[in-house]
Amino acid sequence: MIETVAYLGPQGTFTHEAALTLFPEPSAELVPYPAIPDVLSAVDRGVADLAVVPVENALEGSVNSTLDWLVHHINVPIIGELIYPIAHCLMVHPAQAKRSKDEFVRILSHPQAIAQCQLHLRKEYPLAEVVYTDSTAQAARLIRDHPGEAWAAIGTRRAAEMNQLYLLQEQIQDHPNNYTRFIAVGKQKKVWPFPASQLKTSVQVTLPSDYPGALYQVLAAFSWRKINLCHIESRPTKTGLGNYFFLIDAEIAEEHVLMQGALAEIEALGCQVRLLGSYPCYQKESLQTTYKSR
Ligand SMILES: O=C(O)C(=O)C[C@]1(C(=O)O)C=C[C@@H](O)C=C1
Repeated sequence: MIETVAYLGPQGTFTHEAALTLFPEPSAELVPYPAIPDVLSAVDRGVADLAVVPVENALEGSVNSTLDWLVHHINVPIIGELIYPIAHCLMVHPAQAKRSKDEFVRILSHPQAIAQCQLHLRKEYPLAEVVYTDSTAQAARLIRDHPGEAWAAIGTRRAAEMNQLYLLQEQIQDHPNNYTRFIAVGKQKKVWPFPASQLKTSVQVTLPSDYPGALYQVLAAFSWRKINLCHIESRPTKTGLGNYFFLIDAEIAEEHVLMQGALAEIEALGCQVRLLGSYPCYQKESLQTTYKSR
């Protein structure tokens, strides 16, 4: 059966590349959506079987719209994770390729991509106006559609090729170790044909309001069981100023007896615990040894 996979499009985004890696065509049908809430809602409404969205970048941190939509608006578990290398390219229309750097008046891209290249932009294009787009591939399309403008876009090499743009520069991200963590969500668990680098469980924990030291006790429940936490973050409950819940990622499967014990102990403290998913994690590099790069 062909699975329908929603992703942040259009074609040529980093999310498209991540989705192709996790769900290769033709066994999956990849469907682009213009914004993260649309992607996640598609799977929640049953219009798509699965969805792929960015959740964290090594340079810029969490993607808040993913976290908030996942927690507040849908009820679909995380079923997999992919850590994908992010190499940003600067691309222009071929008609503009002979211009010198200081002639480019606009740099277009997704805010995350602009933020990941901000040192480069300040140094090389200090006078250019930055224009935010819904995705990096959207920026590439705008360049394609405006051949007469001295504009440049930041995005994937794939987007440059798809739109027949000229690559001015590659690897313009401010730090070489630029990775984004993508998650796949879906109502059915998925068995991938490649080995996972680890298993993770993500939980949302809301502390009782009148319990001094509650967070310390929550962390202790993991700590004395030697459960490694790889991510912890607070996000607003949206019920009032100062009201937060915690998102915790643990390097263990949900079914593991130690995790079951930790979750029961946290609930016994009076915390609300919601399981967001227990899933395998993959790295793009280690998948390349199993599958040919696409
Ligand atoms: O615009 C894209 O190409 C995306 O896939 C979005 C996105 C993000 O939101 O983090 C994905 C990976 C990179 O970190 C930059 C942008």
